[in-house]
Amino acid sequence: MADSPEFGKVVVFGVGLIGGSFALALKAAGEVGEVVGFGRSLGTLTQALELGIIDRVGANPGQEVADADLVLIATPVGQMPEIMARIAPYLGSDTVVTDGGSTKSDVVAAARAAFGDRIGQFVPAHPIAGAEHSGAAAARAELYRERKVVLTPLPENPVLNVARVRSAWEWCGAQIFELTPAEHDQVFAAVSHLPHLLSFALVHDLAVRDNRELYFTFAASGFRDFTRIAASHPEMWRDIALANREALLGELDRYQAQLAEMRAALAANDGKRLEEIFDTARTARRAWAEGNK
Ligand SMILES: NC(=O)c1ccc[n+]([C@@H]2O[C@H](COP(=O)([O-])OP(=O)(O)OC[C@H]3O[C@@H](n4cnc5c(N)ncnc54)[C@H](O)[C@@H]3O)[C@@H](O)[C@H]2O)c1
Ligand SMILES: O=C(O)C(=O)C[C@]1(C(=O)O)C=C[C@@H](O)C=C1
Repeated sequence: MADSPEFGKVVVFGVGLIGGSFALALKAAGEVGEVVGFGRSLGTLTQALELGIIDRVGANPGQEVADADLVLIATPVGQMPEIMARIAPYLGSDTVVTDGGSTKSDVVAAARAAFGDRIGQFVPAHPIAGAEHSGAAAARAELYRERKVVLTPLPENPVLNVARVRSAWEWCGAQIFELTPAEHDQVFAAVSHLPHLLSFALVHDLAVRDNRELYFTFAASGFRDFTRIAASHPEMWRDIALANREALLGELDRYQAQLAEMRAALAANDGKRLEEIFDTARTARRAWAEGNK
């Protein structure tokens, strides 16, 4: 632990799973002097205060960001444009703003619109760690330990600002990677956003059947593994799906083509083709799991 914390004051908008875990991790590392939280409801913020996630509930966003070292926006991505617009006029000249949103092109566009010629103070980020649980009570200091964080730095970002955000996530125990916002959104459409859509779709289809109880009674571990993420926050996933609509539509089309091929093989009793597909998928899944324990 350093003698004095790297970040004197951190302001978090959205003290839920992602924002709360970030605050707890920086506190556990001894690298933050004070955490000030803003939220949508006083109840959540009071809970965050009681859990020791934040030290104070913020009253005036403009005032709080003026002397903050770091501002993290960790609300659903649909809420970010308004928060950015609200704080932009008051940012201190040394304040660095970052976010934890699951999509990046829309967040960067909102940041450009809000921060204008101070866009260099905004360093976009996405922690690749999470859960189907949400809210301050779900936050934990270890969430980011040995997990990846993707930064999508902007050409306007001074090296020092990127270094500060990188350092904050490193104190949380994460490994840092860099992509462009477009690369980021393409990749996460395929490996995160599409799987969530599929999981919601499967459970929704069962949930609206009249005899759903029969199905849910016998659903077991395969169902549990496939559908854990269908318990995730609906508002958050609505915002992600809409924000990354183009890439997600492309991935849905690919997936539908894959399903169509499998349907055709099934209809034709083509066990050989089905087994080939299962085998390729199994090999890839096992290799991935081996490298991602
Ligand atoms: N949950 C995950 O697995 C995960 C992983 C990586 C990134 N993310 C991203 O992190 C962000 C937060 O997700 P989360 O899982 O922490 O959600 P969460 O629901 O746990 O927390 C979000 C918090 O933001 C607050 N909030 C909503 N609107 C607000 C506003 N206008 N002003 C201030 N506070 C507001 C909510 O009250 C809530 O406390 C999202 O952008 C999400 O895409 C989530
Ligand atoms: O573990 C989960 O429940 C998650 O959904 C985490 C997960 C993902 O892996 O897709 C979800 C959204 C993110 O932006 C990053 C991580």
